[in-house]
Amino acid sequence: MAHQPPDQDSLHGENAARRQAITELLFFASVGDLYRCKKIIHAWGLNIKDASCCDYDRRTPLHLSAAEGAFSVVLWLLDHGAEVNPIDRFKRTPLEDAVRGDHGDLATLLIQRGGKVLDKEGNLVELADSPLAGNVRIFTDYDPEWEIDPATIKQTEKIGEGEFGVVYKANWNGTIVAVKVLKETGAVALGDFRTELNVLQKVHHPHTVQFLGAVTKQTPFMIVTEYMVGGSLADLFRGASSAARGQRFPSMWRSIQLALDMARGLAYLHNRSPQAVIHRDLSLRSVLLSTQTNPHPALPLSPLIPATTPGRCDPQKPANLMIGGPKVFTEAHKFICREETGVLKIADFGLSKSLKLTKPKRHNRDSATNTPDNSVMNGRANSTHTPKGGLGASVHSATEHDAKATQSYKLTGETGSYRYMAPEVFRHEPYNNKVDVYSFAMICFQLFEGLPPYWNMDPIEAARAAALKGLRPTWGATNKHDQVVPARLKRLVETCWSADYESRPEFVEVIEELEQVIKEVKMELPETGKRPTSPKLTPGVASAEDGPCCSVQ
Ligand SMILES: Nc1ncnc2c1ncn2[C@@H]1O[C@H](COP(=O)(O)OP(=O)(O)OP(=O)(O)O)[C@@H](O)[C@H]1O
Repeated sequence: MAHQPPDQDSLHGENAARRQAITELLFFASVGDLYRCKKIIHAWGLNIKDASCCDYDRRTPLHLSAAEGAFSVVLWLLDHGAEVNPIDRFKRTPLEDAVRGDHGDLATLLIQRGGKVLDKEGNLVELADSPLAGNVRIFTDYDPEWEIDPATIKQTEKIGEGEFGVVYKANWNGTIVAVKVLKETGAVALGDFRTELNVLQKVHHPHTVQFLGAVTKQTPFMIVTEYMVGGSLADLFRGASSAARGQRFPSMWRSIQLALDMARGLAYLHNRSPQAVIHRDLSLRSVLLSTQTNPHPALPLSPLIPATTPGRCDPQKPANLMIGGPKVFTEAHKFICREETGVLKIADFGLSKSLKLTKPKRHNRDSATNTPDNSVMNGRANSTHTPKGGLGASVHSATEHDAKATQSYKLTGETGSYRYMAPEVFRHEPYNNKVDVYSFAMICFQLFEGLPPYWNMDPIEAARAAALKGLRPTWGATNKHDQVVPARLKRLVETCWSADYESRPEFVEVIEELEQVIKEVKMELPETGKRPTSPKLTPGVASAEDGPCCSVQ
């Protein structure tokens, strides 16, 4: 369907030829052939800003490309000055066409460029203010059964803020929940939001934050999850270094329990089938606590945990602790039962990567795990996944957003990911799920040592030294809180931050080791200096699975 150059001698004359060129332009715009669109515009000197560049129904190239979901053509037209809200004979704008065509990404793009729709009175209005908003499906993988009516959410107080969202404590039909409200609808923010939504609706585990629903049919977009009273580990550390915030540093036993929770959540994510999840942005801010840990001694202690819930420990009723559990409680047991409760859960999945596993399970030690660890993603290239050696799973190609996220691994400065970032990511080399093992090691260092990794260095400088000079954090004889970090624990953490990612263990192995280590750790009252008489906890007295005192939600 090549165009004919202007022919002055044509029977129809130049005007008719020009009309023919516009018709062709409209056709190529609708089929998304940007190359031919550009050629026609150039050959005929067409001006896409010109109101006459349309058909008899006043349908412009932007209308047709938006209606058919031709993203590159829409983007090019907008970048070259096409009017964003031309109105056709049917009183439709390109945005309305995109919405009716179910092209969520295009609708978002048009909204970003000022796209509007016509209301009944013929006024241009925001899509969110139009009944059409209910038709937008920007979140194509999203199960609409999760949709929440925003009217049922009563925001109470702001509890945190990330790069793209503000997090509120809210009341949703009588339940206290956390609501992340998207601050903007730019492509990157929306990409993170979409990724987080898609991962959250699929992951269900005691150590991943529980998703309750989302608002996606109107702005502001929201994600609703369970409310984690203890906030993030970052909040815990901030609180521990400031008496006024009323928290104190966890005991060694408790820190190992938190590391176990984290490892269990990550083992689940890495071994999910058919789609494993790599978190890729683990830091103190992305792990949340279900209760506040260790109120400061200056503050009144919280009431005892009710004994009525099965599985919860009750110092008053030793037999309830667990079958075969200890009948005599030390001060430390009571303290831990009373104060060191609550689980840790993985959150903040905005940069996560879902990997489809295509090969049979890889056998790892004795346990079969279906992991993406042999699948390597390239931090530089466009969603390149290189299955290595045919041993394990291979990874299907990612979305464009995923590729961008991979390229621009999100860095959130001092409180963000730099200190926890795997060296191969910093060096923009191929990487795999072991980036999470490395970040886990850095978080563990902080948990056990009481200081951020490379605490005396600027975060970027630290990441650079770790990536380029092999620098790693150093342990003290005792930690910041005069606790002794068991040598076995240090060795485990060091293996997890190995320079060679193949040498880093799988999380199932980390769990096995932590379960052994925790058996050798005494329950001690943190920071009080009081050494409880609690003997070493012996296997059989307490299950390694649950610890001597069950972790309660
Ligand atoms: N479910 C929740 N319960 C309690 N507090 C939460 C919850 N989710 C988030 N928060 C708090 O809000 C803060 C901001 O959360 P957000 O998910 O935006 O993550 P972030 O990692 O801080 O930011 P970013 O999105 O830039 O990665 C958290 O650090 C935490 O203190």
